[in-house]
Amino acid sequence: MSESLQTERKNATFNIKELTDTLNGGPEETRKRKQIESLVFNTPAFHRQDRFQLSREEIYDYSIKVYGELIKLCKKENIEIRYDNPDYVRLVGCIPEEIPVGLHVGMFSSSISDQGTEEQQKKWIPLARNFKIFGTYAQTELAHGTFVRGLETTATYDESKQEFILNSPTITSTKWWPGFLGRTSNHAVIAAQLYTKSKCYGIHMFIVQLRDLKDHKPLPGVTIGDIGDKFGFDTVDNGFLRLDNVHIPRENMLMKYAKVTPEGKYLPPTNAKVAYSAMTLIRVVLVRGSAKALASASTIAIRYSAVRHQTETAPGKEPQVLDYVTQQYKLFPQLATALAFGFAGNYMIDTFNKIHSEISSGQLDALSELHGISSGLKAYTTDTATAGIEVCRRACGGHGYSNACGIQHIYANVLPCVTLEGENTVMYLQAASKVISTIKRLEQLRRSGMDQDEAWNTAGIELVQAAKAHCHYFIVKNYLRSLEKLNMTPSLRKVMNSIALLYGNYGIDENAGDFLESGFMTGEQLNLVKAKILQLLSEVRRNAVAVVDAFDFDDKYLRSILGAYDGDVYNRLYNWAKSSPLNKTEVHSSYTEYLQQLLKSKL
Ligand SMILES: CC/C=C\C/C=C\C/C=C\C/C=C\CC/C=C/C(=O)SCCNC(=O)CCNC(=O)[C@H](O)C(C)(C)COP(=O)(O)OP(=O)(O)OC[C@H]1O[C@@H](n2cnc3c(N)ncnc32)[C@H](O)[C@@H]1OP(=O)(O)O
Ligand SMILES: Cc1cc2nc3c(=O)[nH]c(=O)nc-3n(C[C@H](O)[C@H](O)[C@H](O)COP(=O)(O)OP(=O)(O)OC[C@H]3O[C@@H](n4cnc5c(N)ncnc54)[C@H](O)[C@@H]3O)c2cc1C
Repeated sequence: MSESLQTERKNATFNIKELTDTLNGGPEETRKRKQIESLVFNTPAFHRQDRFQLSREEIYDYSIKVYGELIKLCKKENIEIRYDNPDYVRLVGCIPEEIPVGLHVGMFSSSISDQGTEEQQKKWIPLARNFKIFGTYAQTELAHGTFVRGLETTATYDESKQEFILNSPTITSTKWWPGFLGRTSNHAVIAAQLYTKSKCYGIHMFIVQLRDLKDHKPLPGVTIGDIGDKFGFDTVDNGFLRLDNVHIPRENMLMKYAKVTPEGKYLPPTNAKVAYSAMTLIRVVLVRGSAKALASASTIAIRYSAVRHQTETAPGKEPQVLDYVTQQYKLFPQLATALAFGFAGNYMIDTFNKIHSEISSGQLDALSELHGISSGLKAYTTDTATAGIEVCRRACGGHGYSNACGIQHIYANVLPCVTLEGENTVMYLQAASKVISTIKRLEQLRRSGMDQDEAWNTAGIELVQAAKAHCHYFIVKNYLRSLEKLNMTPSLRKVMNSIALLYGNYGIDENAGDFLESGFMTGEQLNLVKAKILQLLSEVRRNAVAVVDAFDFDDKYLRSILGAYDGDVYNRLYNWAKSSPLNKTEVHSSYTEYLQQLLKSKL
């Protein structure tokens, strides 16, 4: 155990277990979480040591093995695989890989349970829940992702056969990006333009079987594969799919809201956007995912910064890099942001569950509000977390560039989330419409003679800025309100208040221009904010390691040599390097192949 970390933990002014329990929702929740997590951490299949030295195909193969192990574990422990089962969420939450079950449960199954009729749910949910089929959610196409109404895949109703015929009419209509589509899934919920009696009724969802359940071969009319290597999400076979006159029964259209009768008559839903429910769920999940990712990166960087000593500030005195104010200014706001986003994630999950149950009983009034806030917070938290994770990685200096750091794997898993589930710019624009000052701007542009679309586009930059400000304001307010409601000992509350104040003041300092421009603050007041930040950094310094310890991330989850709990960085780093495949022979074969000839040549 690193002496520096031991000292940090001894100097803490609060009880670490109390903070862990507070963040988990109480000691019983902590006990349940640790009990569930031990199932994963005690199963070697979930922790390949050479995971980051595998080829793309080996990594995919490993992810499928993990998929199978997870399902076996859930069956053995009688843990129902549902996104609304807390034990399942705890279990899958401690597996750092993005694994196939995410799409199968989080989008394929949830689409059917949210938008399928009772009969459809009775047929498909048991098949999905018992993994008799593997599903994904195929909406995005080669040429359209954001513009859902512009998707080109068609589902044309043939009343003589009471079937829908699905087609990819153009190259641009090829489904492109859906996760675990390329090699894994044998079914998909497919978004397609619905045609009946030669009229188009827009995007609806259809269950389509893609592969034979006996030999997994693509069915007739189905062309399917992986879209190739990409940045991050390397466990995921994001795929492409073309459909050529694929026939499905009428009953495969998800018809809880919109319907097509056997005679081909279209019965519209009360709100067409209920078809988009699966996206909203994942956006809500991504808010809490962002918090956890940033908390993981903060844990690694802060522990390492407590272990790392660098540069003499006095003869013979080489301080911990965590003692440099610049290092504190890099890392402590990330720690504060991770906590703030965690409370925002809890709010989002609670709000989603409340509105989701209303929607399930047919009350759709709050659908638009849920869409607005989930879109805005998804964009804001994934943007901010991605940037913050990179700040943490850079704060680790040279070793931050080694895969032994562990932060780059977190980054590679989070970065796609600024695009998937709704490109962030477009998502901000779904919350901006609620911000008064922006609407005044839009009215001004309209009065100048612009039409709505032109005015909206012209005001786009301000709309996004307004949405970011709105989300930031919401997160600060929710953070402070959440702390007020929590029971904490005075010593813990003091620490948590300092961190919350740091988050608020840091946000003002980072956006000082807006506060000046809007007249909310003067230059002098902003200087007071900067002074307050320095004071708060000093207050947080003493407890920073103890706060990240309270996140209670197992070393097997963090997968970081720099951020391991015991801080034994240098021995581990050296042994990790020696185990690199490139070092398995004293002399690499490239010597005899190439270098030796060079040495002998007369060049
Ligand atoms: C940080 C994470 C940590 C670790 C990472 C580890 C793992 C990752 C974890 C999970 C990820 C796993 C799987 C994810 C896989 C990804 C899946 C996908 O990406 S699925 C595809 C996602 N695609 C989109 O999101 C498309 C984005 N576009 C849209 O949503 C809409 O088209 C848009 C909102 C842009 C509106 O389109 P537009 O054509 O402009 O207008 P339209 O007429 O369609 O709608 C306007 C009208 O409808 C309302 N509305 C729109 N969407 C919704 C909705 N979802 N719910 C409710 N209402 C909606 C909108 O407000 C407007 O209403 P008004 O007319 O203003 O009243
Ligand atoms: C790792 C990963 C996994 C994915 N998994 C799935 C999946 O499982 N299922 C699925 O269906 N899809 C999936 N997707 C696709 C994803 O949902 C889309 O990529 C995403 O919705 C963005 O759409 P796009 O790619 O068309 O981007 P575009 O919309 O083309 O974005 C390009 C640029 O145009 C801008 N832009 C676009 N429209 C507007 C507008 N109206 N106003 C202002 N600016 C605009 C954007 O801000 C962006 O800067 C995945 C994507 C990734 C990267």
